[in-house]
Amino acid sequence: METVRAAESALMARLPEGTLMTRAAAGLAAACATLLASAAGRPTRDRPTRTARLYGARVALLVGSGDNGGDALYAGARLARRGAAVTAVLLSPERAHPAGLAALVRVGGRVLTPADTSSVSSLLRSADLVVDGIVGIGGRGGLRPDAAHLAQRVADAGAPVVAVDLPSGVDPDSGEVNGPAVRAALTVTFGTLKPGLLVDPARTHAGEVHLVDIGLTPQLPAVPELAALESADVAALLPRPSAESDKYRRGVVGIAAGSARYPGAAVLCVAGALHGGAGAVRYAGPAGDHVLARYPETLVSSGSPHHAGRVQSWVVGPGLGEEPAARELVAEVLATEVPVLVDADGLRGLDPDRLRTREAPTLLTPHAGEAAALLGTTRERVESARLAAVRELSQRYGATVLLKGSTTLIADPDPRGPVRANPTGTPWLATAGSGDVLSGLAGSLLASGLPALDAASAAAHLHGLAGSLAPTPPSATTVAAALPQAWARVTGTGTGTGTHGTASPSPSAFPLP
Ligand SMILES: NC(=O)C1=CN([C@@H]2O[C@H](COP(=O)(O)OP(=O)(O)OC[C@H]3O[C@@H](n4cnc5c(N)ncnc54)[C@H](O)[C@@H]3O)[C@@H](O)[C@H]2O)[C@@H](O)CC1
Ligand SMILES: Nc1ncnc2c1ncn2[C@@H]1O[C@H](COP(=O)(O)OP(=O)(O)O)[C@@H](O)[C@H]1O
Ligand SMILES: [K+]
Repeated sequence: METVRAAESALMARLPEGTLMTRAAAGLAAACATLLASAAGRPTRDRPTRTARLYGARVALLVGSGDNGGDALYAGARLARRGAAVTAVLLSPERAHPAGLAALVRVGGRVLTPADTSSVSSLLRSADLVVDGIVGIGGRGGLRPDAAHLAQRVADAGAPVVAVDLPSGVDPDSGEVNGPAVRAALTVTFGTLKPGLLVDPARTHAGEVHLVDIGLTPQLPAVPELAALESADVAALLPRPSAESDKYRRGVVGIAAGSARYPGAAVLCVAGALHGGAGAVRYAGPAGDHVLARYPETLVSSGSPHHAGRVQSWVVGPGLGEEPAARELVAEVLATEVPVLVDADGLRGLDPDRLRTREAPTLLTPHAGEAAALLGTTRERVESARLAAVRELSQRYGATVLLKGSTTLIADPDPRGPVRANPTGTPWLATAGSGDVLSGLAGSLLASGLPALDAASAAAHLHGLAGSLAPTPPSATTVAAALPQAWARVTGTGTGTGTHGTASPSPSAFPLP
């Protein structure tokens, strides 16, 4: 968050005092008003009918001792001026933002402290909206006990929460959550999206995220720490055959996957590859009959990858099983001079020094368990610190790494570039074999010439969309079958796509600090 603070300071120095907070509070109040109007209030015992407007709505503000609480107080004053009944709960009454508090009190806002136990309880029970201004980017470590207790009381009461800048208790830089944290329906954040808002577990706490422009963008660094490609960016990356194309020029992807025990992994990996834009898919391995039965367009051979014919990329790993032959196969593929994607069983026992000597790109696609094994740590540690884990893996192995899971992150070994967070997807993708589809797809994009970072980002984007477009509940097979629809969505050639028409010539990263 140092970059945000520096940008804020630079901007504040040029503006009249309080300008940024006024802008932030105005955006926050507007978002609260919209939410109140759409949620139509909560029915309660003493008020059984729903109120569909701001006037008369009951709003509780949770106010910490920093500027995050100041935003909440000023926004509360704006809501009170428009007829809401606003009550602030001050965690440290003597340190609450003085001008914000004065503004609220001036328009009739009420004030409580957590010590007013029964009043706070009935406030939270009857509130139509709770505004969480406990702590923002100034938060360090897990919530302090008094704040944690208040967050728990809010959760118990069940009112919808709007978080100011960040849900209190989540780490703004990493998305880590240590101990209790507020769970919001909506997070209104200022100036720039904080990395924590895009990375689980914090992302789940944030709910929907609304970005308010406070004029910070020109002050932010050109290269953000975290970036997300939008559909238009992905559309610009996807290969399109030209009049002069033939299947070889479009790129051939080789798949070394599957085994007698797991032939399905080969079929699914090929399914992903066939929908990735390469001109042809070669399969090398023992599951050729299964592959051909499902996809007769595949070029199948049963020998080793060396004898499969020329390819522009290899995918190795899905369904190889644990036998030592798997390691030999990975070594053979890594010895080629084309980009290589290593997934699943291929990731076991990878040698970082071997990968570092490769000149062509290597892309690793572990889930959290595989990443933990590669890093010598636990799955829990990886899941609680995804950003750190994906950076560490790409550095240590000198490879591009796509870390799968509830948030998919992609890191390049160059530490100066941003990590990319994939914005698409659904927990329904946690279904056996869907990772095999993803690796085939990404391998296909590598074969068509995309750099590893872009191939991985575009594949994750399409795969996530396909997971949402496939009939519920999706299986790996139906995710693969929905990939053409995902392409259509992204490129704007499908029906009812709305927002994806204009492809920019180069990926414009969504800047994050
Ligand atoms: N600096 C600026 O230009 C702007 C800042 N804004 C707001 O100001 C916030 C940052 O304000 P501050 O720097 O005052 O910091 P915060 O208000 O985010 O947090 C600092 C306060 O929280 C307490 N605190 C820290 N860690 C805690 C923990 N673990 N548990 C409980 N309490 C904890 C500290 O004692 C301190 O009083 C932003 O998140 C945003 O909401 C906005 O008004 C926009 C403009
Ligand atoms: N909770 C989740 N939310 C969204 N996507 C998920 C979640 N869990 C897993 N996924 C996605 O599902 C796919 C599962 O891949 P993987 O773990 O390799 O499974 P398999 O080995 O069975 O193919 C990945 O793309 C991953 O990102
Ligand atoms: K907050």
